[in-house]
Amino acid sequence: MGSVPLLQVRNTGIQFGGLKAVSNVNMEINQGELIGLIGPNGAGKTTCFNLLTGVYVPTEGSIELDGQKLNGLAPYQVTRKGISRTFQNIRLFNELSVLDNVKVAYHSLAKHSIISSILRLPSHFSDEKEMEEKSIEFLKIFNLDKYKNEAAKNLPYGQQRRLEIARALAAGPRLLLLDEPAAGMNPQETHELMELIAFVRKKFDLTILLIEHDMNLVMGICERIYVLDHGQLIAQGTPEDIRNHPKVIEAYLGEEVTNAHA
Ligand SMILES: Nc1ncnc2c1ncn2[C@@H]1O[C@H](COP(=O)(O)OP(=O)(O)OP(=O)(O)O)[C@@H](O)[C@H]1O
Repeated sequence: MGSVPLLQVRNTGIQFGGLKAVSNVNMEINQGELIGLIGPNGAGKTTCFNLLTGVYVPTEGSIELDGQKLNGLAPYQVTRKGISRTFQNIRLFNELSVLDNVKVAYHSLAKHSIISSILRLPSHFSDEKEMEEKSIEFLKIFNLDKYKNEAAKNLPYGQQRRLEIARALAAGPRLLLLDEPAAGMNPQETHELMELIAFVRKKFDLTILLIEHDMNLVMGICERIYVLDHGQLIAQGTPEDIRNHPKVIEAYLGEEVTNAHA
């Protein structure tokens, strides 16, 4: 673990017109941690991800990755700095093959120029071949390699979610943001996904921040949890701290959190 946290968020937020969607958020996430971000509907969780990934520019505070400021960078620049994400509503290229959906991640990072790509120079071909081999490796991890030529839209829902994670990983992030990765999955799929997340975290030495509504899941795998309500952080701590935190129980009206088991 380095002396600087991998992700340092200081007093960050964003205002839309008169609405402070997220305000005064502070987070410190160290290399290798698996952290949960929870909160009731509309609390500001996805907005936080949009701030971290350059989709929104913060109107207050700062965001640093490994000591480098990210404020004002475009999403593709943030990806190059080492943050990639998945979306609450799956965003795949439906008509493209499963393989091409992963290869797209490399194209955004590729060193070869557009000219060499258009002219199909040898450097383009060697990069292309390498991309294909690496993409297939990622598909294998997610057990999707057998569908590599299938259009993404033809995959069952749970596998589309896994493909999105494979694509996010192909960009080589240091910090992976997962927005409700288990949404719409059945318990068996959810269980398998959690094992996969634990596996890829170790294999790629990843730091992970995940938004999830399934409390059993969050409490079961996250080391620490941040809780948002009405755009503000109301609590942070271990799953045990969070489960018993009065403000969290109040925010959820006591239901989900007190019923959760680690
Ligand atoms: N571009 C925008 N313009 C105006 N308001 C926005 C914008 N983006 C988000 N908001 C508002 O910010 C608040 C937080 O929304 P956000 O989607 O981040 O919540 P969430 O915690 O992810 O909710 P859910 O769990 O339902 O996905 C909401 O009130 C939302 O309407």
